[in-house]
Amino acid sequence: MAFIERSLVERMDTVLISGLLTFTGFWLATLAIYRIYLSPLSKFPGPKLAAFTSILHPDKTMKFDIRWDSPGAAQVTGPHELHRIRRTALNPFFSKHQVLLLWPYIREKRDKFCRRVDEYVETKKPLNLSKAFGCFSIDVVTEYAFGQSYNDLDNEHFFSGLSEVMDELLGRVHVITHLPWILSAVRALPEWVQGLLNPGMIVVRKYHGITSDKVRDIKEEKQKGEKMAGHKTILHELLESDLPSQELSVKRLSDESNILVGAGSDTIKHTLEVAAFHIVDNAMIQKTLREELVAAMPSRFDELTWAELEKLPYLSVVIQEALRLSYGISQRSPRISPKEGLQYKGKLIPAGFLVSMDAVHMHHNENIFPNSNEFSPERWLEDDGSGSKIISKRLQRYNIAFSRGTRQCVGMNLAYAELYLMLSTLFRRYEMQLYETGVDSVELWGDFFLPKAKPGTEGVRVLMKRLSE
Ligand code: HEM
Repeated sequence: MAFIERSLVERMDTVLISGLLTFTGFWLATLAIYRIYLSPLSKFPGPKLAAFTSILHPDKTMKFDIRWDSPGAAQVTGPHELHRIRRTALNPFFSKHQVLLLWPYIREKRDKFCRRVDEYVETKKPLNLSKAFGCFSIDVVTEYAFGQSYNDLDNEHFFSGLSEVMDELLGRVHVITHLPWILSAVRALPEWVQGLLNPGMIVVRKYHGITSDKVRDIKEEKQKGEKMAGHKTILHELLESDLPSQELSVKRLSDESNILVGAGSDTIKHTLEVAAFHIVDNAMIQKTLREELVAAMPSRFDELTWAELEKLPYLSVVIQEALRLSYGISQRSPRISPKEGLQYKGKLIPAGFLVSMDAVHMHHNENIFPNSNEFSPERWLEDDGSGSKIISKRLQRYNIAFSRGTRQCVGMNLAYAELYLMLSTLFRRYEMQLYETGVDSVELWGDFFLPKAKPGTEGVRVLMKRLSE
């Protein structure tokens, strides 16, 4: 009897599984036929596999991508009106004027960075510049957001827990982009289960806990009318804005702060490491930059204002070139085709479809940036007609490291301030030699939302010397 029951159950299992497989196969085949041959997008040129799915993207050379709308995409772009309200509240805190008010705090982090670097000058040990840049960027953005820095620059060997865990989590970003419900499902699980599935989640929760505490403190301080300690932060600015009350909950403000810290750290680190590697690797570029810096700051500890730094043409084009080869975000940035649709090469992209492109393909377009893999600051320089060199306005249109339009990077001014200050200081004060570092330490190997270098590379390592006066 037991034998008959078992064989019945086994047969039912087989029927169920084969039914499910047949249904899935039929559904996939119908979807493929519709998407490849019948849909409004089927007339657009490109690989058939890409027309069927954006998950298995077969052709990395595609410059333009029209995708099937998916909840994930909607989550990435966020509802437009809500984004506008949030962005309007954030904008004032990232104006040039506001960044200038906080310039002394950015300098303070730069000074700490130099004190730590001096330790490596003394010991003559190799310094991992990439990690040091990572700590600098996290300390600046946390100071900016919370008025209290994480002080990662104090960590021995420039270890940054947040940077490490973000790196690890980005390894799963493809799955979350295409199947975003997985993130919500994992978040709904008890914390200990999340920890078992991915220990990184525990570290992230720890950091999110610190953020929530900070938000609570600032909210309380404001409610009690207490005098603010330190400088005004983004959180103060948001609490004073006319955002609706649901936008000012501890949860919402903590989420906003976490986004800012995530967005304003690795991007800066990567741009700085790309710049540093190529400058040190190319004697001519280093010499030209150094000559400009020494002329502007004759003594090693001379300081220029941000406005003065921005007027240095060679430093400015070094930064443009570093932004070009660090890309900002390497993943395609999605935008939704508007109500009236979009015209592309005489064809209509219907309303509601996702249209996306990425900085990597734009920045390696050989018609715009010939020998695009080469780090060549000179490509950005053009004659202003009176014999002086200025940055090419034409080329700047194609630098989309900060993206464009209403979703353009909100932290662009802060980013420029950090890049100008750090690179001018580093190359005015120090002489560097690469230590067991090749271009693969900074070159794009894979797209993990942010550009990632080849696994196993350790970042830009250098031996440091102080420059004499
Ligand atoms: C070199 C440094 C940086 C680069 C290259 C960069 C690049 C970008 C890019 C490409 C976007 C995406 C825009 C899109 O969706 O198309 C973005 C968004 C954003 N960035 Fe940056 N970023 C940098 C630094 C910063 C800093 C320092 C902050 C501030 C703390 C910041 C905050 C943000 C925020 C909040 C967004 C979302 C904006 C929105 O959706 O309205 N970024 N950034």
